[in-house]
Amino acid sequence: MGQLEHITGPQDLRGLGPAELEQLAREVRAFLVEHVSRTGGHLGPNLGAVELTIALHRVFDSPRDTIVWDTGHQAYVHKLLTGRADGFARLRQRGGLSGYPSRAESEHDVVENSHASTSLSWADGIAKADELLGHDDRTVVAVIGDGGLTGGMAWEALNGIAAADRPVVVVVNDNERSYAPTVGGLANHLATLRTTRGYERFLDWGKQVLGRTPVVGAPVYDALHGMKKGLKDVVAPQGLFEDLGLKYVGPVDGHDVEALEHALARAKAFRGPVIVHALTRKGLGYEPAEADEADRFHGIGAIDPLTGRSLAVKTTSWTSVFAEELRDVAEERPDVVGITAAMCIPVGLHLLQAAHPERVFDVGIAEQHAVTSAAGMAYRGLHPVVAVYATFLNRAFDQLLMDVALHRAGVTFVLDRAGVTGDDGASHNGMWDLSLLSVVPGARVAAPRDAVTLQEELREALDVDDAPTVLRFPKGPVPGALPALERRGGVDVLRRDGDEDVLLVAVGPMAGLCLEVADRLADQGVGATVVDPRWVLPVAEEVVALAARHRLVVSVEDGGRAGGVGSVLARALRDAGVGTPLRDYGIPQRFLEHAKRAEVLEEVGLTAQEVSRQVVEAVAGLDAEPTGAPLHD
Ligand SMILES: Cc1ncc(C[n+]2csc(CCOP(=O)(O)OP(=O)(O)O)c2C)c(N)n1
Ligand SMILES: CC(=O)[C@@H](O)[C@H](O)COP(=O)(O)O
Ligand SMILES: [Mg+2]
Repeated sequence: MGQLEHITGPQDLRGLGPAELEQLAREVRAFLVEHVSRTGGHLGPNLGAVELTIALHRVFDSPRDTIVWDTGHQAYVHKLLTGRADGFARLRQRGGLSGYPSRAESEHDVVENSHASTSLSWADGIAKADELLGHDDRTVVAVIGDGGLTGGMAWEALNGIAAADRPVVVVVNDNERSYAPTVGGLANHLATLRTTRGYERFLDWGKQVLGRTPVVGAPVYDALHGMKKGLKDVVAPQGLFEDLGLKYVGPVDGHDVEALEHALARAKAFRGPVIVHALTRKGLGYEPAEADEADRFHGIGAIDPLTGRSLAVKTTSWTSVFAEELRDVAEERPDVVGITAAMCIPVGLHLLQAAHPERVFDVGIAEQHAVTSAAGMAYRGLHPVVAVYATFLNRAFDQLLMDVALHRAGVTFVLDRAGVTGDDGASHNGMWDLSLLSVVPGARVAAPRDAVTLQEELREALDVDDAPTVLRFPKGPVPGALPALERRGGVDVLRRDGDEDVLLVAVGPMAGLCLEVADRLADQGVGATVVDPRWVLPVAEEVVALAARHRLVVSVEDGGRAGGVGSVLARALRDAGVGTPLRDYGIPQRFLEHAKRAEVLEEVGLTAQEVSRQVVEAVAGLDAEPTGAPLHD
């Protein structure tokens, strides 16, 4: 008889015996493979969190006890056990289940953003509030991966949690990987804790000889557990965590529900700060994921569930163009090095790493450190390329401003997933980088429109050694070549209709959209000039000069309107005394619900049809009011 179909919430887990729990775990794995192979998503991380999530929801009483998921990508099992199995048919799709926790979906969900290493701070804050509000019967649990634990915020929080006496349980889901194997001293320390063989052998003996037969019961087992603790102290070095003041429980087999429940129950009973170190395997139970050397099916698109083979149509991605060009440039530029925050392959540093492993540095999920260490490298004469997803640069803004820009350091940032990403929800859209970068003195930002301009602009960026340079491009396939008619003052003119009605200023990949808008305008008898500034910040003088010769300026960017290129262009026109009205199109200042990129772009009006409709209206307005009252604030 099926178990999963009867789980409507954590309460339904509590009456299950060992055999039923094993059956439930099997069904959950089968469910994950069946659904995520169709929708895409984080299959590997969730296959590794099956037993851990079952045990968590049996020991703790969510939502009275609070379970916070770090990064949130491994919360599918949590969603299944909290009554959302039906939603998985539309996982990560518009109107369907989010790929991350969502308060709108469930009272069991707390943290919705997908930015790593925040869960301990959430837990610390919740525990402080519980203490002040007299909720002394609750426990706060943070589930953080070994990768998430390499993030600086996690240690800021641990510093406080360890010194207080509040019931915070930190569960380290240690599968030894972020995407790739987790790096650094912390990973080595976790490995030390993991591989204290004597301790583990003792554990195995304890489990086999004593088992959990009723005869033995808790007291004897607890006495032996005390022995284990003693043994661990002998065979395992005093842990980093205990040195901080946290009780350490583990390492525990993260796929043994009973062992997990025992460890979690001890942690819960402790009523203080405690770490439970669970050993798990990413992708467990699905052979194609377990065999995936790259990242254990960390995040996949649709696949053939039988073989694990991707069903995606092979295309050339922006990332692959960058990866190849950087590798090629590096042959000519021995000063060029790459820095990644635990995402070497996803951000395209893997080809450089393969050619020159000593010139690519993985700092773990530590973007702030990545940026400031890059300033250090530039200080010594290297030219670092910090490759991150655009949304993750947010957390390293101060380092970019105060360590790179203030010191006029020649560091190049390559922001992948810039603009609307879609599936991963609000926190993954690369929609804030242009606004943030527009206030950084000296920063120069390029937005390539195709492969050729990416290659050119990357090389131009690497030639700047006294200021931060930035390239930004979206997720997905690179468009076909969009050649220029001419280049004036660094600005590429892509189309010129003669009569200069409308100047369309395209930011990066919006060039294709702007050319389509120009076609639609021409059908309405409106002439357009389409330009790609290439280096979009600061605004080029040529763009201001062109604006002065047109009746209307329209800027289109796949980035936030607030403070984006359009805003900066409007200010530049005002400062230059150019009265041409401007309409700026971009992403509105709100969080975007998860959906496909094209669906989100349509929803926010970033389509050729909508932009051209509005521009035709605006030009008609100009004809009606020759004074050309400003169309846009
Ligand atoms: C600040 C930040 N940087 C990068 C990422 C991209 N990212 C998502 S999951 C992940 C790896 C997380 O590793 P871990 O915490 O060990 O979880 P696991 O996937 O192994 O379960 C990374 C780097 C992110 N979500 N947040
Ligand atoms: C949580 C996580 O892994 C994110 O970094 C995201 O899933 C990346 O997705 P893509 O690499 O498919 O853009
Ligand atoms: Mg991990």
